[in-house]
Amino acid sequence: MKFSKYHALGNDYIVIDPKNLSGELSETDIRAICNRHFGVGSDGILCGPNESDSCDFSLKIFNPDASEAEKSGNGLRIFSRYLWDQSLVSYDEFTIETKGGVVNSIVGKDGLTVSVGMGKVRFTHESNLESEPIPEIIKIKNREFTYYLANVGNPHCVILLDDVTPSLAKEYGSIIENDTRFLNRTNVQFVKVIDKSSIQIEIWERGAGYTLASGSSSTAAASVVHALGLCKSTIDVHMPGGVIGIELDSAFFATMTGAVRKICEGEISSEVLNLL
Ligand SMILES: N[C@@H](CCC[C@H](N)C(=O)O)C(=O)O
Repeated sequence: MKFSKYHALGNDYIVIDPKNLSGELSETDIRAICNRHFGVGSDGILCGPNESDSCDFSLKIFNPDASEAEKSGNGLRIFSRYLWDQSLVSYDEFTIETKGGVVNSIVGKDGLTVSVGMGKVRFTHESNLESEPIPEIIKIKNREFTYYLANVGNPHCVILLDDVTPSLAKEYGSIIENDTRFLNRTNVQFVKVIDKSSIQIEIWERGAGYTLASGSSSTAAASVVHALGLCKSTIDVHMPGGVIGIELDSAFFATMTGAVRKICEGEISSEVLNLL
């Protein structure tokens, strides 16, 4: 099975073109391919391009636990770069259909930078409701966190703190992800406001765990801090893997811009698919 691997600030994805598959990817295949010891290793699989009635392309996004994600900001930027590498797009804007809505994408700077219009950010987990960000409390072990819901197509739980560390995300992320109040689980961001135009985040991704960067997480976190009046509408989001720029319009339509790099391409051995 042919694959290409890319990363966006250390958030790595394997792209598999369905034309190279004899059928659907099974859950076992997805887990095995993403496994960092027994497979190629990645934060997820992008299965596309698929045909779309409404857009130029459509894309399926899988987490390493084999769940399907509605959207992935970095995944969409990587997939856009893949389309550009395959000469399926040029420097003109194009559209991609996902389970979490339509995105507009534009590749720049020789494929090294990609911008994606992520759509409208909402402050609930129901993607069709309008709401201001509402503070809620969650108690875990010895700690109480105030969180805000956001939906970028996929669900997010944004927690503002004075200080954020990888160990905080690793200690509390999974418990919050799987709390029963989040019906479809949740991605989690621990956010520190640095100044009016920059924030720092640590991320726990639904179905993937601790990651070095996340585009939809950056979008959710930037939207919450802007809606609360803590930051302006143009925000640099600092993550362990690097910086993503988020721009929000007055209706909370978000545009995300950042780097994408190709790692390699190759063939996944059938032995990998039979291992796990
Ligand atoms: N890394 C992604 C988010 C991928 C999907 C997420 N794990 C989910 O299940 O919603 C990004 O860059 O947005």
